[in-house]
Amino acid sequence: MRIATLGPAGTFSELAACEYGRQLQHYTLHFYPALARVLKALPDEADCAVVPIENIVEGVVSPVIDSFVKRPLEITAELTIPVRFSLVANHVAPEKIYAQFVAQGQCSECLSRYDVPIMNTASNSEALRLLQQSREPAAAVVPEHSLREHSFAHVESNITDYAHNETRFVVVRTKQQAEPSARRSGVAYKTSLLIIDDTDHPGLLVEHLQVFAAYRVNLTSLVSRPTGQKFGHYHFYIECEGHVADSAIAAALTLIKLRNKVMVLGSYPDSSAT
Ligand SMILES: O=C(O)C(=O)C[C@]1(C(=O)O)C=C[C@@H](O)C=C1
Repeated sequence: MRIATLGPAGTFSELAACEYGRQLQHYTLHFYPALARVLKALPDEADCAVVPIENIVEGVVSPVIDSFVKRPLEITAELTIPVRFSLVANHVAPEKIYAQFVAQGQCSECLSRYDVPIMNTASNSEALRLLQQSREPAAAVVPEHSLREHSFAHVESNITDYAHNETRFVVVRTKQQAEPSARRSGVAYKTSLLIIDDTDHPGLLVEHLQVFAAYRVNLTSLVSRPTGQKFGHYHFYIECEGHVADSAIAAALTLIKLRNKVMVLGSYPDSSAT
């Protein structure tokens, strides 16, 4: 199995991809420099992709949700891993700090103390690589596990704002690559879907929410993403408890589809229930 994930090696995405890979008989990892590019590797360069979808503090990882809007993809599994960061530097007084865009928000207290420009990077490994190449006093926010392999002039350990910091990853395939998700008894499922808004009108969201409430479908996540077309126009990314084949979800979606386009991104075992 060829697994595409965010690289270079050393990212949390690599840890998540290896955790998923351990459940398979054989796998190889293929690294890409940006999250949107990881998903573009499907289907020709990879059989599945492992990408972060939500951090417990920072919320959803926008480039991933936006890729789902552009192209029908299938989420087949989810996994959650703990995320711990350190600040490492080549000098005690760095003049800039490299930090991945999602990592920056998870370490805001520490970063604000330094009061120097933050240079956003596509991955945590890229932040480390740029620090190693820097000739000026600089620092980088890096995964705690990087400290095992590298040494630095200055280290501040465990700089994450919240002790219980974790990120949820999803395993993604194209609709053609994914086998239909069979519902196994005794397994708690979650379903991810997108409501594509092309008929903005007063009460649009509340109408959809009332349908879910009427069928007693429990939503676990609801995020609006701008369509990029016009202010005030949004797509809705929703996660709910249950399998798309459950009668309540199927009935709710039939009603919602009368008003808006719905993209079902997949039903997969709920990792928080195991
Ligand atoms: O750069 C990495 O190490 C990643 O795997 C990406 C990523 C993310 O984008 O959410 C994964 C986990 C952390 O939340 C921070 C960064």
